[in-house]
Amino acid sequence: MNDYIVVLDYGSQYNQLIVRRIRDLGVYAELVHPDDFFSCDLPQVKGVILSGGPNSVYDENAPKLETKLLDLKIPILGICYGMQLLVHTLGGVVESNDLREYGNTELNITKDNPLTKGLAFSFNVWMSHGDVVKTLPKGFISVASSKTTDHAMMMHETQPIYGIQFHPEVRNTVHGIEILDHFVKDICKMDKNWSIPAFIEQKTLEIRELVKDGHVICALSGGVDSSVVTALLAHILKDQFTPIFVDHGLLRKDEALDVQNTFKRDFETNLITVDAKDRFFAKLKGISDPEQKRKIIGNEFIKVFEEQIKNFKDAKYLAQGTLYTDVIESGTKTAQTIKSHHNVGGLPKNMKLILIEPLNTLFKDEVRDLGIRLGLPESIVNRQPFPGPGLAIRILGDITPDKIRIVQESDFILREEIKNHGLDKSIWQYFTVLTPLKTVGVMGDNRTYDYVLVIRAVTSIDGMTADFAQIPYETLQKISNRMTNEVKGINRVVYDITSKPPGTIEWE
Ligand SMILES: Nc1ncnc2c1ncn2[C@@H]1O[C@H](COP(=O)(O)OP(=O)(O)OP(=O)(O)O)[C@@H](O)[C@H]1O
Ligand SMILES: O=c1[nH]c(=O)c2[nH+]cn([C@@H]3O[C@H](COP(=O)(O)O)[C@@H](O)[C@H]3O)c2[nH]1
Ligand SMILES: NC(=O)CC[C@H](N)C(=O)O
Ligand SMILES: [Mg+2]
Repeated sequence: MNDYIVVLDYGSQYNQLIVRRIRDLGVYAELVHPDDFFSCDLPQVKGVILSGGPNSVYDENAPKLETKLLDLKIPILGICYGMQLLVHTLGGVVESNDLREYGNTELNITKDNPLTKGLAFSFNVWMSHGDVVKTLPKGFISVASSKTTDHAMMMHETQPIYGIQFHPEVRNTVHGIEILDHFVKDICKMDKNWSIPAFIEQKTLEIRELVKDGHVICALSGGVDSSVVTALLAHILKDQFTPIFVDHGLLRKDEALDVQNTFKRDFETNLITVDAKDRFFAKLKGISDPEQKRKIIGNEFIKVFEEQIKNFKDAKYLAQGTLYTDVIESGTKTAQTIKSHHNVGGLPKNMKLILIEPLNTLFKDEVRDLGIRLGLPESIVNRQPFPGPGLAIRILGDITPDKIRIVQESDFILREEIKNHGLDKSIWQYFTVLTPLKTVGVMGDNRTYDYVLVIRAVTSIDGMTADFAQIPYETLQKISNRMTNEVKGINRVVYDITSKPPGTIEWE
């Protein structure tokens, strides 16, 4: 492993962003739970960032900082809670403030320091705190102030330890990126060598060493992530791997055929397609709880792969296109489970297969970049994401063949119209959701009593946050008109205008 920055995760909602910004600076960074710090590859850790977090340092159960970490003499940057934690641990005083400071504030630099070197003496920063540092620990000096605190930035007089009360990772902090850049480049003295080509080189070594003469099966859905894994394995393992596509019957219209055509005909892989429609349907029959659906699907996928792998000599590895976001949203020690992604939180406990997940530290846009460099066409790399559990999580409540038909047909119309109106490049993901609600309507002078269908369309970069797409009314009108006319079983179409957060992109 190359040198990297560890971001200790104290639970702030901006943690992903810290990692993201540092990687964008050309330096590899990873989010690590504070309890796991000493399992890191320590000689390679060139800097530690203590993140923000919801706790107050003086609360009884507030997460702590191990002083052993300070003995390592690795440069440290505490952000918000991270700064308060440094102060509290080293003998200073943190107190709750009557005034919560949330939003833009002017920062005034009171003393030259390496973090703001060459920057303005006063600029706007983003604050989000209720506690403030009252007294600095011995050996520290204050280098910036704001309207609510004299200690908006601090540094140690002789050691590379820094604390900042504001959030440099948030775009509203005017010189945030430069401050992080100064930390990694000038204070941690790191080379900017994290890049997609370096990633390919590193994964090639790791996977070669792991697999040796063995054989790998690769779960290929035809989506962006697993197509990129397939291209990566083709690059590294040549014919020592076999892609397997599972048709679980919950795919979009014509999807199974498209995937087979692309990967068998255009890319000439030895793709195997498993028809598993009946067994998935039988397992999901009568199930309406979203988490239960996800777990059943995760389990059934693995069963299919365990059966398939028996057909290969020396095969024990299953490669999947798991992303960093799948891992985070499925719940980590600090992050709450939002939903169990079928390929992470939905996996069975006693799995025999050994997973290879080369993309599990990457974000979607990084994966897209990787795909292009591996020679995949834009048409695959820029596809909209499609969740592994497929239409199962777009049919609220229990799943029936008729409901699958409604979602497939309406999704097909939506895709066709979004493309016809030239919106397919600007909208990140778009699909339909079938609700279990029925409403009264009138069609050709007759009363109808049919389902309500939802259109969901969002813009996003990495799926972590999203806004509803501002589709023109005329386009929505055309789509709604076609759906109510062409899809039997629905008589009302609504448009979801919720962003993420507070909603998620999918409805289950
Ligand atoms: N129908 C399927 N057959 C085989 N493997 C699948 C199938 N659906 C999902 N998977 C596996 O689960 C992983 C996670 O699914 P996910 O939808 O997040 O990724 P993807 O389909 O590769 O990309 P995208 O997010 O663009 O849809 C996939 O990368 C793939 O390894
Ligand atoms: O492979 C997957 N397995 C899953 O279990 C799963 N759940 C959600 N998604 C996709 O992830 C992105 C973020 O989704 P949410 O905002 O709905 O959580 C969106 O792009 C979703 O389509 C999944 N993908
Ligand atoms: N964003 C943060 O890290 C907040 C830290 C602490 N809970 C405070 O309110 O001051
Ligand atoms: Mg997918």
